[in-house]
Amino acid sequence: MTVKRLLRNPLGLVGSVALLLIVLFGLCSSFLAPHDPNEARLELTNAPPMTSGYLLGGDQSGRDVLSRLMHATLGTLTASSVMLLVALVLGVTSGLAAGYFGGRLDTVASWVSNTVMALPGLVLLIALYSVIGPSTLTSMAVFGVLIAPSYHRLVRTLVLGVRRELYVDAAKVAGLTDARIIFRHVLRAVRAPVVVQSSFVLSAGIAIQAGLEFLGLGDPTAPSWGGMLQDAFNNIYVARLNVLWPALLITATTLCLVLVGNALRDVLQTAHTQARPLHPKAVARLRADHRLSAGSIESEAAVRSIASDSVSTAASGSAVSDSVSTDVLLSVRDLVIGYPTTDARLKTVVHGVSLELRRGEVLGLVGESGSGKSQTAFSVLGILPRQAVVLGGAVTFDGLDLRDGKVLREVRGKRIGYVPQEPMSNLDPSFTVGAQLSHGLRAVKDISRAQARRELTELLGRVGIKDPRRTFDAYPHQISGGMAQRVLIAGAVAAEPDLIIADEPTTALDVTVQAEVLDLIRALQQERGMAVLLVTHNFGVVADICDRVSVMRQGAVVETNDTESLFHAPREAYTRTLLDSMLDGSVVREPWTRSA
Ligand SMILES: Nc1ncnc2c1ncn2[C@@H]1O[C@H](COP(=O)(O)OP(=O)(O)OP(=O)(O)O)[C@@H](O)[C@H]1O
Repeated sequence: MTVKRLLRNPLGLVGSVALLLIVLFGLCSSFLAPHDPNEARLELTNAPPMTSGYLLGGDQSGRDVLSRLMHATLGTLTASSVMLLVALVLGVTSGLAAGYFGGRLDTVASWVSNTVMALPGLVLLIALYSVIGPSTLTSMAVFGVLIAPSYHRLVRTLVLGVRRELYVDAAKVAGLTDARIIFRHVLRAVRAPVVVQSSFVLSAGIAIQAGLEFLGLGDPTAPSWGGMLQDAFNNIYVARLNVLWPALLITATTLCLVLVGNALRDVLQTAHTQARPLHPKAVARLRADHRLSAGSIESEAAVRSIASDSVSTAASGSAVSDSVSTDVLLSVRDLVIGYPTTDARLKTVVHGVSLELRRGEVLGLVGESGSGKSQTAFSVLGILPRQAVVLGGAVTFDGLDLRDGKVLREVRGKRIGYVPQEPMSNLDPSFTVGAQLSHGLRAVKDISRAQARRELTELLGRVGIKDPRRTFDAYPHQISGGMAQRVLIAGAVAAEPDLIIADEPTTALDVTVQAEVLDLIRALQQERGMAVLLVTHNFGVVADICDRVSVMRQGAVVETNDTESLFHAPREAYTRTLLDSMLDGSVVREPWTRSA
């Protein structure tokens, strides 16, 4: 797959094909080279190219240039591969171990790596010549040792990131040995950057090797690019062309490796992030294609046809009434969102979603994982990932068109607040809670620092924080997850917005704190008359605080109903199935028994 995508990249294709030809040129030397590379014939001395039987002529010692070039290519590639192998074995192994196990091992490995890195590589190789003698293979193996710290550092840093991933913890809990976790999970995460780095290291290795040979520090009995370059250089006034061939091969090989390295980086990066943001022209083309294939995306019929998949939708109440009532605060109509795939197509993940949220109302957006709840909420807030393409639809807030970036910036944070899912990762660890809240509030409200502090401390008390002053001056790591969520709720309501969008606000919290946070949202909503769009996959949360519910499935709304009717008499079979599966085993307060 990666190879396929590499070959689809024009630079990757050119680089790979040229590199393959160079490798074949070297590999075929033993049976395709027309002559013995060291056989000298007097009549061939400085013979020009195309001399009969000698395509590239002879050098100053009467040896066949083509045969020497072929053997030199094999020698160079072999020595560089040895260098790469040594660097990979030492650097990657030590980086994996240091990053994964940490502690004393990491300290020692880092110390050794830093010391090796501080050595002047080229000078050391020249000095070592007197000890190891004229062996290019040994010199390059030593160079491999010198370059290993670059792999060590890269891999260690990557492993430090991966080590904290939940799937690594899960593998540990599942009883996998450290060796299996490293080879199965950690190595997978680091291999792409290592492959990319290897192409650059190989390119540098070839240049260094040629440099050493040019200085006369290679094996004089074996043909080499650098050695051939030196010979030809000494003889440049007699046979100028002989400089060209090794120089061409050195340049072409290093250039191809850099091209392949760059292309690989693009390919692997794209694979990692699924797809990069599209060029505006490509977006326009995809929008046009989408319209053609889906008919008018404004039409209910089109929405239904996209979303159908055994679910009867709009007729059952998923669609918004056509008569837009005046107390509608937020209206999402026929929203279609897609993501570019790696083969430049578009995968739609939201298929014509329509919602209406009245002033002071709590609307739950519920559905299984991946049904498009967050994408819908993000499109209202204008925080969809960069790659996302909004293919159609309208989002209006109090009559204002939120597709207009200027309008969106004016209302976001001021009239629309946002409570995110992960409280801790949404607070910057380098600033105090108070600094972050004040910064947000003062960006939308023209008040002094002191006034902001007063208002926010009062608000922190209101959201149930016991010691608001201390919390105001605390750093995020000094407060608990539940407190952090309260802080974010305070931040969202501080500017007294008309609408709060809460994306799974209780998922990251433990059960008792969840109930408190839900009660807080409901209390604040009633106190301030705000509307709330609550994204959740939990019917318990819906039962607790929602007035109405929209159920989503596979990017489409399948049913919108008031909470009580949805629980007692869901219109759609899918809603019933979802209710059964989600209520099974979970404690849900019946909507009619919740505290107001
Ligand atoms: N950056 C992205 N690139 C490609 N596809 C994406 C991206 N972000 C989301 N999607 C896809 O969009 C679909 C809807 O995702 P969304 O996050 O809205 O689901 P959700 O209903 O909120 O699920 P969850 O409850 O698990 O968060 C999913 O299929 C997801 O794979």
